[in-house]
Amino acid sequence: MSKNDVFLPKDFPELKNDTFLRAARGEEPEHVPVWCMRQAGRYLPEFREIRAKKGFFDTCRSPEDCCELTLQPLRRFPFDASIIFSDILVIPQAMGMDVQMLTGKGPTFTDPLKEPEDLQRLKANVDVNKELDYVFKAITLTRHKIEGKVPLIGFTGAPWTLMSYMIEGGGSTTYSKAKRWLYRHPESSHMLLKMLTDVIVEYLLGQVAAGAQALQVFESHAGILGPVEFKEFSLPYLRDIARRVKDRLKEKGQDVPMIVFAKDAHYALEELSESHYEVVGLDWTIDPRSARERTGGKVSLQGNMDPCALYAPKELISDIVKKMLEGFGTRGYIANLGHGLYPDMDPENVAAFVDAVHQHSKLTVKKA
Ligand SMILES: Cc1c2[nH]c(c1CCC(=O)O)Cc1[nH]c(c(CCC(=O)O)c1C)Cc1[nH]c(c(CCC(=O)O)c1C)Cc1[nH]c(c(C)c1CCC(=O)O)C2
Repeated sequence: MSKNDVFLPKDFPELKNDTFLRAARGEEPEHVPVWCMRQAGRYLPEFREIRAKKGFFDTCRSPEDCCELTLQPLRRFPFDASIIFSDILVIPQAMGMDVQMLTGKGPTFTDPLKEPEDLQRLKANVDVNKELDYVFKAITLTRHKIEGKVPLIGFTGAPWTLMSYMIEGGGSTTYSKAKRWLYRHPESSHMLLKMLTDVIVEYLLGQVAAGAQALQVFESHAGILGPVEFKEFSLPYLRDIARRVKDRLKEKGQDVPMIVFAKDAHYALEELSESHYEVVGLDWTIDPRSARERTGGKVSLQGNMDPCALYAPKELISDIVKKMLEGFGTRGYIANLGHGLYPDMDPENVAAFVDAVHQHSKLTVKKA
């Protein structure tokens, strides 16, 4: 392959391990597939080494760095899927907002949205192919370099989660500035959520065109909404995204599984299982058996070990995984954590988690 061909989304190596894709479609592969949210992250010394060289968003804008960071965890662990290294906040940036990643503080917006008039500051028509071209390049390059080992997942933040960052200006415990908009400016809130949805749909389609083989939508801030607000300000947009992406892919004869991860939205599990996603991702506050009952075989499930269980000794991790697998069963199930890995986690315990999923599930599938 010549130097420039690595950015052409064609002639990708053949996929060797499709356990993740089969489980996403409701099948029972020979073992339960497993990956971890934030599997590329600061818990790996080789990640910290690359990240020390430039700022966080400069790293996101380098396809070569994103590719390397995506591949790093696959060299250490037999994960069954990879997720492209990037960030959800590249969308507000593409819409014209300035966001920095400050050490010790996390994402910080220079000039957050304060009042509805501020919506005029956002770009009306975002040229996604131009503004987010660097993400598409990273995906294409990674699809080539991953050599068909495992599928590559693309992702986006969901409209409400992005809106909450754009108004709050960064992380918060209450997100009261963003929630104030929902109660005080419902029309402008819907206008912003709609603008975000339009960009997200194009962004996800661009990721598939670039080579993404599955898509995850992160509604990380679902838990700060209650059931009523979730139904008004989150769910309709999550549905719209899945519907529009699927319709447009269908026109081209394509179909990629989509995962919705609405953190702490246990109150909406039934609705989420009927929102056109093949997979519903779960945080650790939901019991596996009750999740199966409430979603009634309509979707595959992904999750949901408490990330902090990785602080346990390896034997205990294995017991916890065994119980989790008994709860979810081995059909239509993708093992993961209930949220991302933390920087102080021991890579050896991540290995123990992955091994436990493979070992326990191989025995169950064989028996059945
Ligand atoms: C809310 C959110 C963000 N980003 C993301 C979410 C949704 C998932 C979730 O709920 O955690 C999504 C995300 N961010 C990152 C990925 C890469 C893929 C992967 O999961 O390996 C993904 C999928 C890289 C990253 N994004 C970030 C890191 C760590 C910071 C670094 O590398 O310097 C990584 C690996 C930074 C980030 N970016 C964001 C936060 C809150 C932080 C943490 C800030 C901090 O801890 O200081 C916004």
